[in-house]
Amino acid sequence: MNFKSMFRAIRFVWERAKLWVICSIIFAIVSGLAPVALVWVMKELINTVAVIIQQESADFSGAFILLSIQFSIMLLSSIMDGLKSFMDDKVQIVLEHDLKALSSRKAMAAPYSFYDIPEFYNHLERVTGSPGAKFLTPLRNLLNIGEAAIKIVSFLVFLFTIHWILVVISVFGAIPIFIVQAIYGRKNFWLMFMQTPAAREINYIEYLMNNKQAAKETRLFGIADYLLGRWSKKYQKNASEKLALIKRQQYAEIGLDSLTALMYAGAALVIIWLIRTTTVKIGEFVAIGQAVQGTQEAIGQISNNLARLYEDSFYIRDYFEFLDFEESRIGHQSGTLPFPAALEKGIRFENVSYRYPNANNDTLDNISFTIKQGEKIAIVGENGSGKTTLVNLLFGLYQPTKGLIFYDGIDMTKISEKELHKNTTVIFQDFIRYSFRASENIAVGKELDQINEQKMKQAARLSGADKFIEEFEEGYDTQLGRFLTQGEELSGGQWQKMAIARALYRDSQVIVLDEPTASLDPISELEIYNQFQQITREKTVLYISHRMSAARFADRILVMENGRIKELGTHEELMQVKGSYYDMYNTQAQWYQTETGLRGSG
Ligand SMILES: Nc1ncnc2c1ncn2[C@@H]1O[C@H](COP(=O)(O)OP(=O)(O)OP(=O)(O)O)[C@@H](O)[C@H]1O
Repeated sequence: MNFKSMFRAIRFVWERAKLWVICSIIFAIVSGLAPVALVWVMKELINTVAVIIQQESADFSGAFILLSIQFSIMLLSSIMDGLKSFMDDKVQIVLEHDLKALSSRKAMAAPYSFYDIPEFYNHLERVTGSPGAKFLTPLRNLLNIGEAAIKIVSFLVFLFTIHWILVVISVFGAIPIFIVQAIYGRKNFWLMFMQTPAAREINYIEYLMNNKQAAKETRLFGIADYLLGRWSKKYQKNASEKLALIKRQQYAEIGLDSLTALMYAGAALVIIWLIRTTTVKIGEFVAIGQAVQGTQEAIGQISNNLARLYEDSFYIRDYFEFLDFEESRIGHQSGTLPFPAALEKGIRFENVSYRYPNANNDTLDNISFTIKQGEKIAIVGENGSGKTTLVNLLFGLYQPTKGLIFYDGIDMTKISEKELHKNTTVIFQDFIRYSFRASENIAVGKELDQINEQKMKQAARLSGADKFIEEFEEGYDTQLGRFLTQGEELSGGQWQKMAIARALYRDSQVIVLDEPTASLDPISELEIYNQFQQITREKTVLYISHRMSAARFADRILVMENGRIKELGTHEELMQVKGSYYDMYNTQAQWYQTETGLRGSG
């Protein structure tokens, strides 16, 4: 059992729902005492009625009082059940909100590199879903155990007043049930744990089968059957493992039920013997049977709840483990210094290497170079040469495994993460298409009333997004994308312009464009680069591109090969060197010429 996590969970709930905790404890005590009270009332009632029948007495007042007490207890129990269920629902909503907020905050704040650790990802998968219910269940289990304990003690006291042997029968009959349920609780949890990677794959395939972006490829590549088949295989494997466990558990429980039946028979024999040897009345006779059964049920309730508590409390441990996921495992941007108000010297990489978690080789190998303030650097190189990894290091998304990066001579790790992200901007290849309004897409992260409209429109103008936004009836208030509502869908290039406007709105000192023009037509691409030169005159810009024509716009070109810097210099310098850049440039130039030639001859 995870006592530490359970205590933490109780504290967590106590901080948010004190009234629920207090009322639940009171309800548990009252519900625990109610059954014995009912048994006692029933015993008295039967004896009273027996007297009325035997003596043909007309005094019903005793019976009436007892019936009223019975009615009151039953009414109270029913009211309490209703209240309990309402309060549980309410506290579950509160917990759901706070737990989701905490885990989402954690997921968003965790170093980006954590997403390369499957363990982290699996954990994230396990704690999402409906945490409120999963968190509340173990606490409910605890309360049920408390309630059952009160029932047992009160029944045992009641039985003990009649004969101690009844106590022994009641207690020993339930021990095997307790053990079996605890074993299966543990097995159920481990099965769920082992199945998490497969469950992730199932979810992922479900996502592919139902997602708009994937819908094109599933149709055109004809992979619907393949996806469905793969999903079904995994699904059935998980389901059959689960069913096999349930089957074994059911067999064990059938065996236990037989044992319980034997115990009942034993108790019945004792009762008969007691009737013969003592002066037990008919009321006691019925009450003993009820009390023995009630005790057995309450012990079953404890073992059941303990087993479930064991199973469910792992969720709580998992949840807190996720919250505590060691931030220092791979390194975290934990500095506190401000970013230089205006970069002067620029950015320096000093012997920087980077290796992905669980990888065997360094993706970046001993990189050293300087980017001057205001310089425009194009990073070129083959697929997989390490360009994106390099810029991810620049933003602190990854921490170098060796070496240091300096902004104006300040070790980057000493700069606060918030400051770093405020002063650096990137437009990724796979930027997000927010299903928000056009204005919010540009000023993302700002509430509507916080948006600087003039700045936002200027960013749209500079990126060229203004042309199509202003054509929409609702202009900058237009909802984009079709994910949430019937918004306006944009073309790939138009979305790209939105992403560029977003980067310009942020007004950072350092801007990185990770192939942002890949879906733009050549004219738009040219426009963007020309404009970028002008609007980013004061800024330090790095852009990753596979198009050498775009690289020409840069002050210097950095050629990456196998995680190393192969060449670094101006277009003219590199053309003179006649190395990799020269080859790449000429190959692409030939391509264009051939194309022009073909068009000319055609
Ligand atoms: N999350 C990751 N985990 C492990 N290895 C990775 C990860 N991301 C990238 N790599 C590896 O690092 C190498 C460099 O990848 P990177 O994305 O930096 O290359 P790139 O030059 O930007 O490529 P491209 O031109 O295709 O975008 C590749 O060999 C890739 O397999």
